[in-house]
Amino acid sequence: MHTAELSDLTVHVDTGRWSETVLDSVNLVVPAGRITALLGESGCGKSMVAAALTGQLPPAARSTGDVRINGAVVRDQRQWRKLRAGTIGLVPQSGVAAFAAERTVGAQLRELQRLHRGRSVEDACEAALYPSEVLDLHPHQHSSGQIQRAALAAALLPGPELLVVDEPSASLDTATAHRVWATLRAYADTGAAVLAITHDVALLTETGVAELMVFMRDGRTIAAGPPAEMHALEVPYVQGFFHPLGQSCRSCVARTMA
Ligand SMILES: Nc1ncnc2c1ncn2[C@@H]1O[C@H](COP(=O)(O)OP(=O)(O)OP(=O)(O)O)[C@@H](O)[C@H]1O
Repeated sequence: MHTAELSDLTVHVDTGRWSETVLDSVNLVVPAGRITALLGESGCGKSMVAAALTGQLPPAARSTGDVRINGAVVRDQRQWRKLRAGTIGLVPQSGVAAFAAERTVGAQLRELQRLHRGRSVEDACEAALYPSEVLDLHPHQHSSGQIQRAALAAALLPGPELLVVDEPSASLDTATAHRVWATLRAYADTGAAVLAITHDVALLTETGVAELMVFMRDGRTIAAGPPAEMHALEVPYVQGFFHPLGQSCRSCVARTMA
């Protein structure tokens, strides 16, 4: 049994002005004690997978197929609310969305600590590399890198069994990005299932931090497996992530710079 699983999940969004199939028969497992990296071109449905795994699909979405958490199919919002209160955590792509706008980040983190009585705010902030000197600021007063790390601290406080992080290092310098991924690694090593959406294949390859990679294209999962297996896969779309500058492009750049 995996901590989280999508089985044949299709999600259709009909906004009234346009309609689109954003996930198309997606099968995905997120095992305990592992980091699963979810990759794919912009707009292919990665954040929609994060929303599906945390019961936060947009109101205009209609879905078929199953989402399982710890083996049980989750069917309604009452179940999702209960799961979001401790079992599952999401660090959204925009960290500011993890907080209420009108209260300081520190007050909201302290409330989470009171509710869950697990990790302390200081410990969660240190793990998330969130600088405690900005705790008394409101969410919108943070830089995007700061609020992203605050959102990670907030997600760590309840100690979720499933942690979904949407581009955890997108706004960070390389050294801080490596440290944030080390935190995710340490968290997975406690037995948690971590699904991390990222574009940073170079970092994944360099650090070997993720055990599994899943590639998406046009709302579908098209390849999944250990990084070495994915690296060797002769699928041009997948190869494009490992070698973002193809041979011909490199010579274009060389010509441009000459
Ligand atoms: N709230 C929403 N309502 C309707 N459609 C949406 C909503 N959010 C996203 N979509 C659509 O779902 C599709 C997948 O979007 P998604 O955000 O999952 O892409 P992504 O792979 O995470 O992209 P990126 O790497 O740019 O963040 C897109 O076509 C997008 O227009």
